[in-house]
Order: sequence, then C-alpha cells, then structure tokens
Amino acid sequence: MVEVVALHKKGRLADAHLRLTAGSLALLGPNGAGKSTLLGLLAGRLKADGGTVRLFGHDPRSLGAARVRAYIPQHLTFPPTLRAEEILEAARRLKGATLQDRAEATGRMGLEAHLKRPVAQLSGGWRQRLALAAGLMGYPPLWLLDEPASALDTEGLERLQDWMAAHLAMGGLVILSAHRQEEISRLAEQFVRLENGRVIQQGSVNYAQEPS
Ligand SMILES: Nc1ncnc2c1ncn2[C@@H]1O[C@H](COP(=O)(O)OP(=O)(O)OP(=O)(O)O)[C@@H](O)[C@H]1O
Repeated sequence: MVEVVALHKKGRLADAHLRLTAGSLALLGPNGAGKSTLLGLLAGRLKADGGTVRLFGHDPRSLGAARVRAYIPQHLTFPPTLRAEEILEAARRLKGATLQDRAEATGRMGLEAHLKRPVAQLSGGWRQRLALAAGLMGYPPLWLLDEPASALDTEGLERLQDWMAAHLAMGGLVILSAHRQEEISRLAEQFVRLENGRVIQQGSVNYAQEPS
C-alpha cells in the first residue's frame, strides 16, 4: 500500500495526500505541475520538507522501500559503451532476479534484436524500453513510472500495457505520470490531477474531465 499524508516540498509540492491500495494511479498535469517531484519523493530521491510517505509501511528512503519499488525516471542515463544485454545482466544481479526473469523482461519490451548494441547506438525509445526492462524485471510490487508514454512508440506502449496488466493481475501497484488524460486511458484506473504543486482533482480515469 502507498500512503502519502500532507506531503510538502518547498516551492514544488504542497500538502499532497494520496492512498493506493490496489491497481494503477496516474499523476496528471501540465509542465511544472509537480508530478516528477511527487514521484521523486516516493522514489526516495528527494527529501520531503514535511508530511509522510509509506510504501508498504517503509519510509521511502529506507532499504526496505528500495526492495519493494522500481522507479523509472523520465531520462535515465546508462554508460554509453555498455551493451543492452550487459545492463540487463547487471540489473538481474543487483536484484537477485533469475535468468528467466531477465528473459521475460527482454521479451516483454521486445529487446531481443537490440541486446548486442551499445547504449550509445540505441534511440531514445529503445533506451526507454531498456530502462523499463531493467527496472521492472522480477516484478517489484510497486512500479513508479515517470512519463512512460512520452518516449515509447505505439508498439512499445502496448507492450508496457500488457506487462502492467500482468503485474496488476498479480496484485502489483503502479503510479505513473502523464501530461494528458488520453495518454493514460489504457494505463491507469485512478488519477490525481496536479497544478502548481497542488492536487486539484482526484477520481476515476473513466470519469475524468479535462480542465477547461
Ligand atoms: N531541482 C529542482 N530544484 C528546484 N525546483 C525544481 C527542481 N526541479 C523542478 N523544480 C520545480 O518544481 C516544480 C514542479 O516541477 P516538476 O518537475 O515536479 O513538474 P512536472 O509536473 O513533473 O513537470 P514536467 O511535465 O515538465 O516534467 C516546478 O516549479 C519546477 O520548476
């Protein structure tokens, strides 16, 4: 379960509350709304100025939280000379995942033909697929995805949707960010809309109204 109470980051996020016990939640909002800040706080990358976050009971900056969470930032930089397969293997070892987990992650993101290529030769979308495969390998219970739809093509997005569906069917949780509702209509059930660092609306994606 993810629980956020009165979370505050000076100048970036004010008094955010949210609770996710099942399924997927989208953080919606325009540039600068505070989506990445909230995800960064959940990911333990940023320190809050006030309020609390609990991820399955863990403080987000603790080792316990790191074990239950995958965080895929918007722009992840890998060492450019490493091949895709070396990054996936390093991720597997770090997580204590199995060879089967690595093969599944590779297949889920359709990376088979790119395994021998160094990162420097991969396009932005293929780097994003590699980041997702490395981070989501082994199904950590909570997935935090910062704008996963922005770099992926239609096929990549469908692959992520299928992988997320399998994760959710096993009781996993997902929190992801997006600018527009149509980007997440097939990715999330619940949404929280942010504007100027404040939550202005929450509800079910099916019934969400775009602000006028
Ligand atoms: N490193 C930083 N230091 C100080 N302020 C920051 C920093 N990064 C972002 N901000 C500010 O925090 C606010 C929220 O930014 P944030 O990146 O969380 O928004 P966002 O909704 O993710 O935007 P985008 O859609 O452009 O990625 C903005 O006012 C931004 O200028």
